[in-house]
Amino acid sequence: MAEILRGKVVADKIKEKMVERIKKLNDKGIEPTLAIVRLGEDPSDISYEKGIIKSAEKLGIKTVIKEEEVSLKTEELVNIIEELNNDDKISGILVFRPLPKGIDEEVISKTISPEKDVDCMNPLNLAKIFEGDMSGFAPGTPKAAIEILINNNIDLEGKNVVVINRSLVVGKPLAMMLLEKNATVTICHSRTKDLDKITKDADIVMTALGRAKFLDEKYFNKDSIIIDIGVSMDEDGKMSGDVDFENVEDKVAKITPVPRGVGSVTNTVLLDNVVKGCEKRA
Ligand SMILES: Nc1nc(=O)c2c([nH]1)NC[C@@H]1CN(c3ccc(C(=O)N[C@@H](CCC(=O)O)C(=O)O)cc3)C=[N+]21
Repeated sequence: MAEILRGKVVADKIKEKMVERIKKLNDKGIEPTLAIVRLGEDPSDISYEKGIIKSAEKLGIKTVIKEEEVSLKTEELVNIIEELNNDDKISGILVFRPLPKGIDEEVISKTISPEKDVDCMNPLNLAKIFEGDMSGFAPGTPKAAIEILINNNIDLEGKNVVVINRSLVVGKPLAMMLLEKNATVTICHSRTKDLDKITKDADIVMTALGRAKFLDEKYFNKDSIIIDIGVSMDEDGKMSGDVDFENVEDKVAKITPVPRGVGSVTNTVLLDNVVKGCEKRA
């Protein structure tokens, strides 16, 4: 039977360390505040937003929600973000991605002030990750995946880690963060040949394919550690990861569930960035 790596334990540990830091800021008259910009009502945006608000309330971090129409123009969104950039009460800005088709995401990314860019959208912040400078803001999802490993004392030094995803939001920054921890990283994607052979030989597989239950026992071995970052809906409309959990559960060493795995740590990591940003500006 595999060890189940649950997100809540990890999120609670991170939250615990944040309490004292938030108190220190409050003592200086600073109230950490996250602005959330959402266009339309995408279910995965809403689900993330709910998690953020719940955790923020618990920690005493303020949230300001800017809810806009999907038909919003790039220039209008730029104006909203510039207002938040210039508002001293706002410590961090999160803009839900992907943005609607009509919006120029590159323009928006560059508009978010690097000092308030808590989800690491601005290319200036992303460049730091690629330079191996981890002192700034790291994007929420890859950071949450790494936190699960660290908090479960899973050492990355010299390990063979396979990342299945090559996006700028997950795969590429995740690979850089793993390299920084001296892992040997292989990045796989939709054109990869013989994926099962590559993953079967790995110590750790971190996957964000977005195909419900796609990876079964043939992709793993009895010592595999699986970090499932995928979120999609299975044929019954239930939230599911990339891995066929029931199929592999008793054939691998460790695995994160979906839900209640990586996704449940993401909002805490984001809020940790809000506090970090506040501390830097204070
Ligand atoms: N700039 C940006 N950054 C993001 O990180 C981002 C985004 N935009 N847009 C939307 C997606 C989606 N996303 C989720 C994160 C956690 C849960 C989450 O907390 N999931 C719970 C389950 C929640 C439920 O059951 O509905 C879990 O996995 O246990 C959900 C969704 C972050 N995203």
